[in-house]
Amino acid sequence: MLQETAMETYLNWIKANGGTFKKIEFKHDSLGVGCVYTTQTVQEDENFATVPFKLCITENLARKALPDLGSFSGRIVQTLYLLLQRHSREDSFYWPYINILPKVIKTPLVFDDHDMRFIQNTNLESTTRERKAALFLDFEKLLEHLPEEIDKNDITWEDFLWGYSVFSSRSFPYTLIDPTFEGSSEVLFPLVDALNHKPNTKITWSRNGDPETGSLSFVAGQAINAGEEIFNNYGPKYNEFDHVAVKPNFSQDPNQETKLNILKQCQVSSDNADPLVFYFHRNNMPRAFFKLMRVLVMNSLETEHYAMCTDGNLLDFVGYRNEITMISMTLSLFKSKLYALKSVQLEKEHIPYWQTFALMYRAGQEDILDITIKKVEEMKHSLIQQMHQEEKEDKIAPCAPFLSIVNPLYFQQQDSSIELTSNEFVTLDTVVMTAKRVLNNDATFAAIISENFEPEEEADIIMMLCLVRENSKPDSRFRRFFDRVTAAQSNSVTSAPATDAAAEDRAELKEMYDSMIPAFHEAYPDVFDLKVFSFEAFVWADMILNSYSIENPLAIVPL
Ligand SMILES: C[S@@+](CC[C@H](N)C(=O)[O-])C[C@H]1O[C@@H](n2cnc3c(N)ncnc32)[C@H](O)[C@@H]1O
Repeated sequence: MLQETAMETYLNWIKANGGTFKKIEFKHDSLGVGCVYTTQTVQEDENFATVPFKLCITENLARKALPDLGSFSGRIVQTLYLLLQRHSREDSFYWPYINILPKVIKTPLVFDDHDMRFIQNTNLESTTRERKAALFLDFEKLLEHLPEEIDKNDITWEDFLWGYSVFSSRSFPYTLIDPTFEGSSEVLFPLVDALNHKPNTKITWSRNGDPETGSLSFVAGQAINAGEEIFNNYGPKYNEFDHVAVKPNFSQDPNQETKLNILKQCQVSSDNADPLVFYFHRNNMPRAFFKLMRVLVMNSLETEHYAMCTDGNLLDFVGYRNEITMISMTLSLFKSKLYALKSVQLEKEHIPYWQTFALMYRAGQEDILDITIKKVEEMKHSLIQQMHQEEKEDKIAPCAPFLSIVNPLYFQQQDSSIELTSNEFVTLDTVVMTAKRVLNNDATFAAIISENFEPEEEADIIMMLCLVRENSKPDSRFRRFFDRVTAAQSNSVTSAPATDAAAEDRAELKEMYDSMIPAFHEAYPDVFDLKVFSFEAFVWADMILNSYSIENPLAIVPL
């Protein structure tokens, strides 16, 4: 008699235990992925397989067999249970099933260095490394808690990763067996786990009986022609890689504590396990992410005003300066991710299937990043257009600083009242005050500046001088801006006590002033009138630079 193949033994085992299946066969596709095909047409509503629950490897079963492992997660206990059953070979009830499981499961956890290049610079790379390191600690701890009859050498790290990957790649939620079960628990479900996933597949999983003696049936939701692959639908969760994960970094921010506090008070959270990790999908940019970024890019004036804020709606828009900076920062975050992804050179042909899948994953990530970058660029475009329109209409918030928390009604109205109809191309330069823009209209001053300063290295000081000069012109186009911030400053100067740091800054400014202005006054007495270029004017320009500027290009946002 011919010896039974492992597959035959497995199918007989299912039948012997009350399982039924018809019109299906098990194959491997060209990539080596196990698949199930129909041998005859399966009709809509036809039950083509029933599998009894008693074939399942549940957490409960594993915990009962390994009662000393209470401190380990279900997945870890089940992994060890699976490995012990495998170790028992034919003596284990589950051996026919275990024997047909893929011998190698190419999850990223078992990728070698070359494979890892295929996920280099992706979220999957970092989560894989982190998960693997954490798993190794679990593994070492587990070795200390093995049942007495098991030798440590019987369970290798490679075995452990295999067992763990069996669960991560093919387990189902325990609620398939008991829908009343609360909490999360997994189950290995022979045969049920043979079907591959295809989104939108119409298939019904129908449960019969109780969790001990019942079974699960597959009912086709649509006719499947003979010879076609039969798919399952694992549900939307299976698309867990269909997003780019982003975690903005606050750790370098000197104001980190205040900012994290604002986020907490305003209840800004991604609603994920880590509240600072956000998922971007093709068609979804999380609103909370932008709120968080607005806090992240706040300057000290903005944090000061928002320090006590508890209304998350006020983070939908902080102010124009903040919004420009937020958008630039978001763009560079996503662009650098995209650049990092694209910079890895990988071969595309004659590669094993798991590398092909990794390339598909990369392509999906690039696609999501491309789409997101485009959307953020659109946000930038309409923001600039809105600023342009406001400037044209000479509109400016009633109260400096021009933050929505100080002018809530004004900024609320802006959103709905402005209609962006203009198709003209408006650049950022036209809606902010750059030194270049000031100097283009002031040849005398421009000549002095270019004679004495390096535009790149001394951009800050040039900007301060331009501010003072521009403020001396009664008909400056920034008149309303200057007047409102000056009024706000004189109010706050009288009320706010100077801190040590503020006193130090002032001393530094004074030193800079003394080293420069008297000499300029001497050289260009008509331009550097000391009544205009007073030390107080210098302090004022410094305040504007600190509170209303953006970087790259350095500019003042006068709205
Ligand atoms: C429940 S098992 C499905 C059966 C499995 N292909 C086998 O060989 O035994 C789930 C695993 O199969 C693979 N898989 C599922 N759906 C797939 C698909 N549409 N294309 C390629 N692989 C798929 C993935 O590796 C997934 O983790």
